Amino acid sequence: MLFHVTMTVRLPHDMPAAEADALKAREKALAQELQRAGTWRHLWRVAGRYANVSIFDVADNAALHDTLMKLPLFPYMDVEVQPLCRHPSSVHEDDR
Ligand SMILES: O=C(O)CC1=CCC(=O)O1
Repeated sequence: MLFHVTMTVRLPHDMPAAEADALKAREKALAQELQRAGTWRHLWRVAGRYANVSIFDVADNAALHDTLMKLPLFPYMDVEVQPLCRHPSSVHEDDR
C-alpha cells in the first residue's frame, strides 16, 4: 500500500546542537536504508519549511505506523498520513 506522508520537524530550540546533529545523522542513515529497500519511495523537501513530503510503500497501516515510530526524529515531528490508491487515469502500471 502507498501512503503520502508529510513530516514537519520541530526540534526544541534548546536542544544542544550535537544532540540534534546526532539525531539527524541517525535519521538520514535509516531513511537511506528504507529508500534502498523500496519502503521509502520518495523523499522531497518542502521548499521553505523544515518538512518533507514522502511516499511510503508498506504492507498495511500497521506497517506504516511501525516504520514511522522507528524514525529517530519521530518524537519531534508532526506527521500527517494520507492513504493512496491507484488513479484510474494513471499510466503507471506500478502504482498500487
Ligand atoms: O529533514 C527532514 O525532513 C526529516 C528527515 C527525513 C529523512 C531525513 O533524513 O530527514
